[in-house]
Order: sequence, then C-alpha cells, then structure tokens
Amino acid sequence: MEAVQFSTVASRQFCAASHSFSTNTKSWSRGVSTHARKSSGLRSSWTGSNGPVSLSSRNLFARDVWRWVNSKSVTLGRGMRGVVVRAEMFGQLTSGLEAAWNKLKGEEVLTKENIVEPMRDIRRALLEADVSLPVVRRFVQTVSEQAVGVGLIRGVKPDQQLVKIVHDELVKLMGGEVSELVFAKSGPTVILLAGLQGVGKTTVCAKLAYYLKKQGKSCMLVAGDVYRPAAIDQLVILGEQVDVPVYAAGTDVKPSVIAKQGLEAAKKKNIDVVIMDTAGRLQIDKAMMDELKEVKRALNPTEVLLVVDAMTGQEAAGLVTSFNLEIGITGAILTKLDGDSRGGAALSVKEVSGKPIKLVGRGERMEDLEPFYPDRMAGRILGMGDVLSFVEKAQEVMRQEDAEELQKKIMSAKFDFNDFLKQTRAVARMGSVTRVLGMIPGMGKVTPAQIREAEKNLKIMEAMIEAMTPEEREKPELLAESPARRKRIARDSGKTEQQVSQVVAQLFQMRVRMKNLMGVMEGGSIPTLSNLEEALKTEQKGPTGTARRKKRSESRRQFIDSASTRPSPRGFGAGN
Ligand SMILES: Nc1nc2c(ncn2[C@@H]2O[C@H](COP(=O)(O)OP(=O)(O)OP(=O)(O)O)[C@@H](O)[C@H]2O)c(=O)[nH]1
Repeated sequence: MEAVQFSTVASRQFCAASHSFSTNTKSWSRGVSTHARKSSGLRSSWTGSNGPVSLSSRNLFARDVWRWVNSKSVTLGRGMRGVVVRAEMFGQLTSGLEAAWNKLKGEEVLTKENIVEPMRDIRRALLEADVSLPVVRRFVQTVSEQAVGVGLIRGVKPDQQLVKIVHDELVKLMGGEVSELVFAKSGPTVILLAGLQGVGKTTVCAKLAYYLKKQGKSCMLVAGDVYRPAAIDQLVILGEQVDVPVYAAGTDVKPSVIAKQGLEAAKKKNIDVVIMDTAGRLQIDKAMMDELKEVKRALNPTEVLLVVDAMTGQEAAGLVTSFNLEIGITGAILTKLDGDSRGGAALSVKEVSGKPIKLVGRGERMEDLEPFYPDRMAGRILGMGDVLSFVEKAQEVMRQEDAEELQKKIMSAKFDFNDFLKQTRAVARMGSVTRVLGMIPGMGKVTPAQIREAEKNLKIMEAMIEAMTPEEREKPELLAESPARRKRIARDSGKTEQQVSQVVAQLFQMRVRMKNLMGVMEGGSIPTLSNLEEALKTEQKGPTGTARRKKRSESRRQFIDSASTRPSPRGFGAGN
C-alpha cells in the first residue's frame, strides 16, 4: 500500500505551511497560519493523491490529553481527490456569531450600548440556526445581563469576554454536563429506541451495540419493527456486521410480545444490554404511541431514547417534548449531525424538552456514534473545533509509546523529519476526511480545492524527506547549515532549492511553536479560551534558553527567517 497520508502530527502548521508554499496566496496562508496558531498546536497535514489517504492526530495541550493519544490509522479511500467537503458542522451559526465579535473590535469595555448590535447578531444567528424563539430570547437576555455586569478585565478584550460568556451559556443551554447512559444494577440493561421513520433508528441500534461492545458489554438487538419486513433484515445484517446477536420473530407477532421474548432470550444468554428497535411512523399518531407504551410496559426499560434527526432543527426538540409527555423518555439520540450546518436541534432539545441528548450520530459508519459533550459542542460552534473528540478518536488508533516518545521529542525540541514521516505513515481509521476536518479548529472552512492543493504539497514534502539521508532526517540542523546538502536534496527529489529551504525552515518553526505551546499547556488540560490566549502570548515572545544556546541557534534562525520569507514566485507546488 502506498503511504498516502493525512497526518496531524501535532502539526497543523505543517499543513498551513504547505498551503502557504503552494498557493502563494498571502491571505490564505496567513489565514491558515492564524487558525493554526489559534488551535494551540493541533496540526494536520496530508499527502498523496493516488493511494489510500490516512490520518492520525496529536493534541499538544497537556500530558493527560496526550495519554489519550494512541496511534493507529485508518484508510480513508483512494486518494482525497474528489472528496467533497461539506459545510462545516454548524458553520452557518459560527459565522453568524463571528459577526457579533467583530462589532466589538476596538472597544475598551462591554457596555449596555455597545452590546446592542452584537446581541442582535447573536439573536439573528441563533434564529437562523433554527433555535426556537423562546429559547433565543432567554439566551440573549442572559448573555446581555452578564456582558454588562462583567466589567473590565485586564488583558482581556471585550470581544473575548463576550465569546466566553456565550460559550458558557451555550454549554448550559445544551445541558452542561455529559448525560451518561444509565445501566441496570442487576439483570440486563434494556434500551428502548423510538422515533419517526427514517431518522436512523435501526442504524443506531447497531451503532449503539458497537459502542457498548467497545466498553466490554455484551449486547443483543431485538427486531420490533414488524411493519417493515426490510427493517428486520436490515437489523439482522447490521447485527452480523457488529457481531451482535439479533432476536427476530418475524412480522406476525406483536411488538410487545417480541420484546418480552427477546428479553427472555437475552437473560438466558446473560447479555448485558438489550437494545430494542421499534417501528417508525411518518408522524406521531395514537396507534404508534399506544404500541410504544405497550412495549415499554413489557420491557420496563432502563433507558427510553428517542432518536431524532438533527437536520429537522427545532422540530426535533418538539418531538422530544411530545414523546416525553406521551410515553416518558430518558433522553434523545441526535443523528445526522454530520449533515447539520445549523445546529438548532442540538441547541434546543434540552432547553425545550428538559431531556438530555445522550448520544449523537455523526456519520453512517458503525463507529459514528458518540456521547454528546455540551462543552465540546459549544467550542465547535464558536469555531474552536472539536479538539477533544478529535483527540479521542486519535487515541483509539495511536500507540501510547509513540505518543510519549513524540511528546519527549517535542519538549526537547528534537522533533525531526523521521517523526514527520512516521506520523504521516501512521494510517488512522478516524472517519471521513470531511468529518475530521470539521473537528480541527478552522479546518471546516477548507475547500476541496485547498485540500487538493495541500495534498499535492505534502506529497512534494514527502519526496524531499525521502531524498534526505537518515542523518539529515534526524538532524535537520545539517540541512540548515549546508546549502550543498539542500542542493543535493533538491536535485534528487526534483524540486527547487528554495522549496527544500522552506521545508527545513518550517520544521524549525514547528519545533519552536510546538515546544512553546507544550510548555504553556503542560499541567493544563482542555484548551480553554484563556489558556489559549496565554499560549499565543508566550509563543509570540519566542523560545526561552541560555545565552549560549541562543547564540548557537542565531545563524540557524537567520536561515529559517530568510527561507520562510523568501519570495516564491511560482509557489511551492510549481514545477514538480
Ligand atoms: N449521515 C448520516 N446518516 C445516517 C446517520 N444515522 C443514520 N443515517 C442514515 O439514515 C438512513 C436511515 O436510517 P435507518 O436506520 O434505516 O432509519 P430508521 O429510523 O430505522 O428508519 P425506519 O426503519 O424507516 O423507521 C440510512 O441511510 C442511514 O445510513 C448519521 O448519523 N449520519
């Protein structure tokens, strides 16, 4: 398999760099770099156009976060060409809110007067996101009250203050804490799934089983959708796919009887969790509710979860309310979040119905079901990306030793070209490129053309690294100090000397940034807005070190500065 990768070797900057090398479009490269810095060192890069695209990631915020990061990889398909990057999840809302922050640029303090316009933008953004009007009203009022009362905080700009207040209120709006699934103290835990037709119920049954199996629980699926024979077949196939038994009794038996029989069968097999699929209807009707009530009575479930489609916006919140009133539910599962650019459902369900979103579906694959984290979602809405979900994904696929080894190297500023290559070759099974991009701060706005460009550029970088000797890969200093070596690499890889110089310069810049960010984040955990600011301030101050070290690195620094600022008339990717 040709190594074609999408790697986030803790190095969005590398990707950013590749963009800036290639596109020669200053505004784009500047924009990406800013995003890269703002993302506190989470970096991504990808290479290759003809082989499988793979992906791995690192988050450099703190040791404990690092521990989550294990390496593994996933093949994403043949090349990234043709990948369509869908709208960033909640992208519309994110841009709407950005307008609000922008109105506060240049202000000294938040006042009753100067928040009028931003609050109007926030209100509009939420309404456009399909959040229900009463919810929007309450939200805007709470945020306004807090904003005016917050006063002047030294070193924090008013727009940042407002972002923080909105962030915290969004978290509260979505329920604050993660709402975990409840398990029965004895006997099997029974999860009853309900929902309208086509929302993804049957798929969720299998996804949920897959999710719980990963936590060491044995599961059984029960096929209760007797009105659509294909639904039973679909469940059986999905059950096979996730290697979980399926109890089915055909279409002639009442769902409540199937429920009882399924539960008995599960008990006999000492199954930990029974997941019951039920029929969906086009709309709520009495017959449907009565049948569900009967099934509920037969099962006495631990969890009754309503599966709702995120793309239906505030309608989803209304459904959760109706189902709760009618049959009593314990929470909701929001599916198709990957296709939702507005966010109305995620924002409204808890506030409108009082019931939490417990899990979210973010794709069609079995692994695309995860807990709903209000704080991460808020971060993502504000354009900070879903860093922790991203890192958790990476953890599933990355070896711990590798992560620790890499962390050591970064802390001692020894991250080298071998590490870069190794990471780009660690193929990670992390989901679609689109989804992963959406999780990386700022990356959701990357267009397919930009992806293709970056893909091309990373391939070029890989060619250069391959032309280096093992010693040069380990000690990039050799390249910084020797034009002859750079010339040889340029010749062997078919690139220009300038391109080689830029790649070497970039590695040094990466080292400095990574080290600074790691240093600042060390001991912290989740990248919050405030420590992000601190990290960036420290980064701007430059690396610390003894005078001697500083002197030794001076000439290298000069090389880096000149290489990275040299004009690149034809762009990094040109002429290859
Ligand atoms: N993109 C995306 N598609 C999903 C998600 N969840 C489910 N789907 C797709 O939605 C479609 C409908 O899913 P089903 O599981 O058949 O829906 P259902 O609610 O069981 O449908 P009925 O049995 O007709 O009531 C399928 O094509 C799924 O692959 C998700 O989170 N994201």
